[in-house]
Amino acid sequence: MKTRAAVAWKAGAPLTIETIEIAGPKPGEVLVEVMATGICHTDAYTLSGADPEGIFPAILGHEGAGIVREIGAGVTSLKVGDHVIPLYTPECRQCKTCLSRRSNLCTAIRATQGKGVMPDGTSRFSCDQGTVFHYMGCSTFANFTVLPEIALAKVREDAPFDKICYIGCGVTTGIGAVINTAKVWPGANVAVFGLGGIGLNVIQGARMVGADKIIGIDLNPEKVAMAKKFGMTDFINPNEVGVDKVVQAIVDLTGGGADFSFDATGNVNVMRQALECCHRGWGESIIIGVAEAGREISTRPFQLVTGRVWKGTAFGGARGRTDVPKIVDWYMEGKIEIDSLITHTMGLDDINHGFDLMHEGKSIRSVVIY
Ligand SMILES: NC(=O)c1ccc[n+]([C@@H]2O[C@H](COP(=O)([O-])OP(=O)(O)OC[C@H]3O[C@@H](n4cnc5c(N)ncnc54)[C@H](O)[C@@H]3O)[C@@H](O)[C@H]2O)c1
Ligand SMILES: [Zn+2]
Ligand SMILES: [Zn+2]
Repeated sequence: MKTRAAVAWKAGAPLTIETIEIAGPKPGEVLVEVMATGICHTDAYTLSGADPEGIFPAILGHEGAGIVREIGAGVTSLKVGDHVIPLYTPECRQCKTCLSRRSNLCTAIRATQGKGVMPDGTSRFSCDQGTVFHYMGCSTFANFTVLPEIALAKVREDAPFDKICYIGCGVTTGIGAVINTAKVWPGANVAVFGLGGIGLNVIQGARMVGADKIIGIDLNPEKVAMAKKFGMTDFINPNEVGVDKVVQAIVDLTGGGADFSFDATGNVNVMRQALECCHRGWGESIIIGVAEAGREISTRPFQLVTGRVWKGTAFGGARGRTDVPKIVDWYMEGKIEIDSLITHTMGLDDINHGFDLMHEGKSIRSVVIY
């Protein structure tokens, strides 16, 4: 069959809207009609050419929500009509990592996903010019896409696609970093570096678990109002206090250092501040931001010798098929907020505008509605 899609032909070029061929699902696969998709920084990163693992031509997009339209042979956990959120971190429940229960980094389809193809080594997308590759195993910038069964979370049917698509990446990444990776405790003091789409979700996660002080750090004072609404109690602008005084400011505010800190900027110098503002003896710093290729983090080993802990998190440590439906429930029960984070919506034809808004810092999230 055919589908409309925004195709990334090469690095650095805008997406173009095309009608391309999509093959039906093979065994273990599912055809999904994508109803809505968010535009995330990771899409922009790959499109820019800075991602060493970027493959072109490809259909980007990894933050979607949709409906199952066809299932391949052997698919048992989903049926036609089910509402689903695609998972760039699948959950097979059988690989060493899934069985360990120690990490969400399922390895079942990692090798082929990284090459832009389905587990059998081929792509379901093609056009006159040849093969078009999948992206992060999701390719939600196509109206129809194919995913392995293990890369789909089944969610309740009364949840609106144009909001819950954001749970496919940003919401789960931020809230999951707090709950799954850091395990922030009630009464903890938390520092959040970067008040964008990820940082705001870290803040609402910290509020949800009952954190005491939630200190936001950002260069852009326009982020303050929204961050306060989500639970930020204190704000530090490095341009005002001085970049080299940020750590001390956090230590002063918290009476010794943050119990937990999060980097949601992707800047390796900020990551260092985030570690060093942690409380001696136990403070944990969680890296969420994705640094540019080739960048390295550094600190004095003494920082770790004296008990600070450096960690990272992918997809908020969430096991997608298990955790994503719960986060959708939290949204529907009003425990977390999504609506005000979706600052712009558009049709597929205007998807490049969504990228522009992100680069200009004007949007928190843009969502394409099919
Ligand atoms: N680990 C994961 O699973 C995962 C998933 C999605 C996104 N990410 C990454 O998370 C990061 C944040 O994403 P986002 O969508 O929130 O981005 P964003 O651009 O919306 O927000 C970044 C914020 O950081 C602020 N900032 C930039 N440099 C700063 C500095 N030096 N000091 C203080 N603040 C600074 C900006 O003003 C902005 O408000 C990105 O690197 C993204 O690639 C990681
Ligand atoms: Zn993302
Ligand atoms: Zn697995």
